[in-house]
Amino acid sequence: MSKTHLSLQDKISELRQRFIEQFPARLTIVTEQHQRLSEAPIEQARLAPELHRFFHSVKGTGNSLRFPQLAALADQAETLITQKESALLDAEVLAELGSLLERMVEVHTLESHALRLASAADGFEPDFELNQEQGAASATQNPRLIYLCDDEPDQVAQLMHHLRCFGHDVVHFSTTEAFFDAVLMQPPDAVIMDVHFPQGKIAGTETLANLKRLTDFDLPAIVISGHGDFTSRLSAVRAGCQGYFIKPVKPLDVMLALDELTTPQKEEPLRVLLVDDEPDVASYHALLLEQVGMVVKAVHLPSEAFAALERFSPDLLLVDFYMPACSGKELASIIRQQPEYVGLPILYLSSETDSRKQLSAMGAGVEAFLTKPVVPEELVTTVQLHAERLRLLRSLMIRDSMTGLYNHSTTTELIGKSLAHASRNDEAQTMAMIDIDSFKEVNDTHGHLAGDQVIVTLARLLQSRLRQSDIVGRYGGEEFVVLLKQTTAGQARDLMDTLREDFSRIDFHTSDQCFRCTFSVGISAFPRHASTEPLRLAADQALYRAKALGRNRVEVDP
Ligand SMILES: Nc1nc2c(ncn2[C@@H]2O[C@H](COP(=O)(O)OP(=O)(O)OP(=O)(O)O)[C@@H](O)[C@H]2O)c(=O)[nH]1
Repeated sequence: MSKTHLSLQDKISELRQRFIEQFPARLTIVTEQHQRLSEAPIEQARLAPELHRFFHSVKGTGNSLRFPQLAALADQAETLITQKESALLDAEVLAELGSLLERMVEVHTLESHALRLASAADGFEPDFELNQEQGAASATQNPRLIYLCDDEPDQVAQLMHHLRCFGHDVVHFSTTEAFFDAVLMQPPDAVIMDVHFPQGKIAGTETLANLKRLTDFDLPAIVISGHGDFTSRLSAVRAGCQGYFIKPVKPLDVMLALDELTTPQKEEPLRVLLVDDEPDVASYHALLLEQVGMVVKAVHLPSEAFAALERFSPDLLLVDFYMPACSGKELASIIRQQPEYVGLPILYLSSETDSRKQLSAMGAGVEAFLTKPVVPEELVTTVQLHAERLRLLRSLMIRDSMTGLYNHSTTTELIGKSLAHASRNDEAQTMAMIDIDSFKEVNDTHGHLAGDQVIVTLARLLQSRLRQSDIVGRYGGEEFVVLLKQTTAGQARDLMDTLREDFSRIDFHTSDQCFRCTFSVGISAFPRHASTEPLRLAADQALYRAKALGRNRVEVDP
């Protein structure tokens, strides 16, 4: 059993423990209220809703935290009260409520005894397993260590050259034995493997399959092979390889595939805002979502949801359906009336099982109705599906579809925010405007598709070599802008110069030709230029100078 799983159990046990410990005090209050009500029916208007709230709360929390007997008694009590909705709670009903309260005392004693025994014998076992990998962020950082195992010198030289252009550390092996031993000593970030070796026709993929069987290393692997036969391909799939390229390979194709496999996902964890008037139930649901890497903020009053929406900026809202101050449906309607939250996924969580009431509640434009006690996987999967869809829609709006970089307007917005932050923290930042040289000629000579390949390659190079915290955007056709955080103009010049040199050594292939490209860069610094527009203008002028001075160079704003 994993450590994380144990800690989930521990946390759930804590919630159950707390509920049981606090229950006698709550029971005392409600018993007194019941007593007063029996003696002074005039108190009906004030006390009946209090009783209702208590039973509703015990029903919900009892179900979620797996105290089914307490939940069932509370359910019976709530039904008795709601049946009398408009009328007074008469003596008969009050007597029944009294006996339900007494049975709750007994059940509580039993539950608390059982809990003590269970905690002595290793605590509460949740009857579910959550996939701990969901939502987990990759921590791989540049440069990546790549193992290349191939015994054909020409192909090796070409691939090594391109891998180094992308800033990777490459180690070459000409035998599978040497490769195998090296992986055991230090596993790489990714592997490029030939299939056919003197030891056997599929010796390369067999080596990968053996490693997979014997170790728990996660080895992203790409195959390069002179053979595209079924047996070779099947052996690659069985060894878990994610790409198969026939020799002579175009190095750039292999590079881009490899880059895709090893580029850390910049995905931020999903953010969920939970509105539930029951703190224990909210904590329980938050726990389930946090276990798969989501960030959860819980508020207990519907009126607090507004401020939290603005400050927390969630990807999804999870709302309890029945709350004292206002219903989930009312809250959803209020939120939907605001244009900025029209697309925000809203899910109800409720013990309401009447499908007609559920359907009517959906009228407020919510995505789904989850019934308490919710099955943990159902909660996690439903939240994930809806929140990720919003993420995808947002991403389409803010990213350039060809390169996946931020588009012009998002780049400008992010740069503005970053400069404001830098200004508050007295931090140096640098802007670099990058423009591919003589790009019209590239298109005219090699075709528009080849031009696209150059743009995508430069985007990948920038993404893979710059830090996650830097802002990289496609500003226009063949123009890119980069904002480097905590970087001086001198540091930016050195970095851009290295990238410029590496890019100029990449071979681009069309069906019959091989060509290379260069780019020019203009650099300007913050706080010398105090806001986005002056900073951009200064970088643009430096870029203009780089072009005028012959291209393929980096110029810094003086
Ligand atoms: N293939 C391709 N070409 C594009 C894209 N966007 C813009 N272009 C082309 O990029 C070229 C840019 O040309 P210019 O800005 O004149 O650059 P240049 O004069 O060739 O080169 P410099 O003077 O060095 O900047 C134009 O021919 C555009 O059609 C794109 O997404 N794909």
